[in-house]
Amino acid sequence: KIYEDVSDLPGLEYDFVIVGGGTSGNVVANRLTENPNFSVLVLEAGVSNEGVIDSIVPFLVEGLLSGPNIYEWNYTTTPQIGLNNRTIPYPRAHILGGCSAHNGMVYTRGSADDFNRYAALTGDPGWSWDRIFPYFLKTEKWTPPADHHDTDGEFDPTVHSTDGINSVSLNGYPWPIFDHHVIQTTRELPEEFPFNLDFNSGQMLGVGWLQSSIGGGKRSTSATSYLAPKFIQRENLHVLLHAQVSKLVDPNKTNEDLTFGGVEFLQGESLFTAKATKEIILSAGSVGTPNILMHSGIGDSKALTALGIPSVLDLPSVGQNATDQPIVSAGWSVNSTQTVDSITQNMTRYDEAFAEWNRSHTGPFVEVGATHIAWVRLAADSPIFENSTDPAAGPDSPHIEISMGTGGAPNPAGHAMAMGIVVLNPTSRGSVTLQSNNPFDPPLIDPGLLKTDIDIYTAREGIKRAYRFVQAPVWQDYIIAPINALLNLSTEALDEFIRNTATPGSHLLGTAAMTAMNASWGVVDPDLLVKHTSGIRIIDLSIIPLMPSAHTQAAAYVVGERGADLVKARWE
Ligand SMILES: Cc1cc2nc3c(=O)[nH]c(=O)nc-3n(C[C@H](O)[C@H](O)[C@H](O)COP(=O)(O)OP(=O)(O)OC[C@H]3O[C@@H](n4cnc5c(N)ncnc54)[C@H](O)[C@@H]3O)c2cc1C
Repeated sequence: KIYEDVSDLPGLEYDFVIVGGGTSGNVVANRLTENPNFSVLVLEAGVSNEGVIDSIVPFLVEGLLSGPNIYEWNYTTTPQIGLNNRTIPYPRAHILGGCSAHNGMVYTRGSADDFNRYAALTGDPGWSWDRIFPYFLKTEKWTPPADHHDTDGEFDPTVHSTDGINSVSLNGYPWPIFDHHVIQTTRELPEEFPFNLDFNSGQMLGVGWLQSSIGGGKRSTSATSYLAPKFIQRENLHVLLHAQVSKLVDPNKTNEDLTFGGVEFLQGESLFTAKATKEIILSAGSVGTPNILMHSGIGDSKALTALGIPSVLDLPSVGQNATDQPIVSAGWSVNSTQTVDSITQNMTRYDEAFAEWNRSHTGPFVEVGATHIAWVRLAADSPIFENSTDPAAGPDSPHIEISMGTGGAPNPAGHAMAMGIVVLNPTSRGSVTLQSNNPFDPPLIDPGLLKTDIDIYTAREGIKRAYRFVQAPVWQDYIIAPINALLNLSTEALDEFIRNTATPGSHLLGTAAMTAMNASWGVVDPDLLVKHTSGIRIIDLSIIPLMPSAHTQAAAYVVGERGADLVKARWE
């Protein structure tokens, strides 16, 4: 059941208390309550997702991300050295479903190399691609696109599952000219941009059709799927909204291990404590989880003491190693009206499209306007490798993502197409730290973008590759001109463009990194237990130690699935 008021809860003691009803947290809540003997309380700071139209309608997602609003934590980054000291809004969802309820819905799993690298780094083969792959199938419910078009040749059914929980589909609204030109490019430039039937197979390189967490024309989130009515009616599952956790309380050091008596949270003006008889599970995300740990006295003891927070466990990696992917955009004005701007800049078409969505959950509002992704590698003989190590997880992993579509280009004068160029494996690192000892003050978020030579080099190369893509003959009569003529710029000027315009991908991870038990850094062990503690686990994206070459929600779902299995293995 979902509760808005703490006084309606049946009590404040449960087997498991999960902090954060976000992407991973709701997966854990669902899987643990499959066992009728386990009672679970989820504490979510944010609001209900019920009826939030900007979250439900894929095309309207920007409504949740522009400007301060109640569905957001409304964070801002620290000044970013690599972005010419700009500070940038840093979206984090404050709504049941977490970031799965306001993200871009792109569904990408990462490469087999990525997960095999996690297994090597942790010494736990359970994190390898082959062992995680069944979890991708367990979480995913492959769904026909909203327009029910023939999807033959657009994906590989053998790497998907129709039996899972969270809907994933191909685009449900066609952009025939643009779609044709992208696929034709893979024929005209097959060496550089080969067609990839399904980049979610573990082998990502090439150009493939976009897959999204959308089902029946509506966004699928961890709340709409894992907390769907048939699950939320379980008697042992309790979700409390408007409950912001401040810290873990009543620390107790017995022998080697540290335990906590409960979780303190604020609702309205009052503080309450929820107790977990088996485990406290932190699923508050890559910002929320380290924030709570540090306010509980777990972190760099010197930094905590300086803020007047009593240190209970010196774990300096908490909040460090923060990693995010920078994105730069390139746009071209085009000789076509089959573009997203033809809808957004024409109120009549916009209203018609919205009406169509309301009628039948079809039409342009069933997606966001991106259609394909190209995954490419830096050339093996790139000069940057003389001084920098290759950051990709392996030889089959991409360094650069180029996502493309007719949406997202800033071209008020006419019609346009756009590409989002992503540095997939950044080597720059940032942090999540505290500005005060008040748990309700926002933390300092430093995604640490574009601080290293190889990161800015990769962004530059990504732009060049995007321009190479549209040099395929098929684009000749379609493209009028680049919106910013980036290829004419000197290296210095191109760097300036990147530093002045790049934005964070909002894929932050690594702030409570999982490493081998005896590693010199890290926060959790490969079973996701906080090192040197007992009864506290972290199950969210913050545990992923290195960026996968992907958008990150699919990883958050499988972390939830495997994390839940690890908990069950301990207590069943
Ligand atoms: C704007 C944006 C666009 C994105 N686009 C994509 C995309 O297109 N594709 C993709 O794969 N990934 C995308 N991502 C990334 C992806 O959505 C996230 O990596 C993933 O959802 C993170 O899951 P999580 O469970 O770790 O955290 P979250 O989903 O953020 O869940 C954390 C939950 O904990 C709650 N919480 C935090 N602190 C507290 C507290 N103190 N007390 C109680 N509750 C608390 C939060 O309110 C939230 O509900 C995007 C992210 C953003 C922000």
